Amino acid sequence: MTAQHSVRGDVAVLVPAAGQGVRLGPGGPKALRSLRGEPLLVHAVRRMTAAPSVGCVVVAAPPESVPAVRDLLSHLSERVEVLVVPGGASRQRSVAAALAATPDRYDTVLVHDAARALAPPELVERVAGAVRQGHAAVIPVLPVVDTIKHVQPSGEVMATLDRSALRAVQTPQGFRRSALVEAHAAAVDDHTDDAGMAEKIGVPVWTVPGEESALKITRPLDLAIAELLLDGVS
Ligand SMILES: Nc1ccn([C@@H]2O[C@H](COP(=O)(O)OP(=O)(O)OP(=O)(O)O)[C@@H](O)[C@H]2O)c(=O)n1
Ligand SMILES: C[C@](O)(CO)[C@H](O)COP(=O)(O)O
Repeated sequence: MTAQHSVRGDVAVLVPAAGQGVRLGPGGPKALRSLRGEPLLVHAVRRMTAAPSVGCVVVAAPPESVPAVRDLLSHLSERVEVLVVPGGASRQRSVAAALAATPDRYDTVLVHDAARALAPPELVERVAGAVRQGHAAVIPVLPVVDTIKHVQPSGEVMATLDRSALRAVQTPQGFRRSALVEAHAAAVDDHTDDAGMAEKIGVPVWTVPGEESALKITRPLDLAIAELLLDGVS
């Protein structure tokens, strides 16, 4: 290992990975489902540890799988510290558990869904870079490609939204640690989006360009698309 490779980064990445993956269908917790022969979680954490800024990854795993997940991830990186904690009953609780276990020395904290298994290390660097430049909360976003309508429960269309002002949000999302801690402390409902929680307490949220490859593997078609991406078809 060269001297450069032994330098530990100053960014911690929290990886909520304790969800069941109901929308993906039967087959066990989603983060442990196979994508071309390796669990989604291994793909995700490998890409996080490949980002030079990252010094620590804290995974919130399904509680019954914590020892197995520690084994799975133990050989991924010599440079990056990988910790595994039991996740909670919701994504928010899983992120909170990982945040509580994050060593104090990390002032920049990213949150990244295990379900976005193919998010590239370059995206980690882009988000972390914007936090370093002074933004307290940073999200990667993509333009919306569909026409978006506001629809009533009855099925009636209320309005057509101005697509040019809309963005689809991805992870990793980056935070000054104090902003993320305060956002979680203030949250009363269960949220699935950490930047949304930060917004609620008045933290300005900045955007950087996202990546198509950081798609969230939610339904069976997403898994098939991720396999094609891994095969180099894009
Ligand atoms: N109790 C939970 C629920 C979700 N997650 C994680 O949050 C991320 C985003 O959630 P999503 O992709 O919606 O996963 P699931 O909640 O597992 O999906 P579903 O709603 O289909 O069950 C995933 O990496 C998931 O493992 C978590 O750590 N703890
Ligand atoms: C954080 C997130 O991935 C941004 O798109 C998303 O909000 C997670 O939401 P989900 O309800 O867990 O799919």
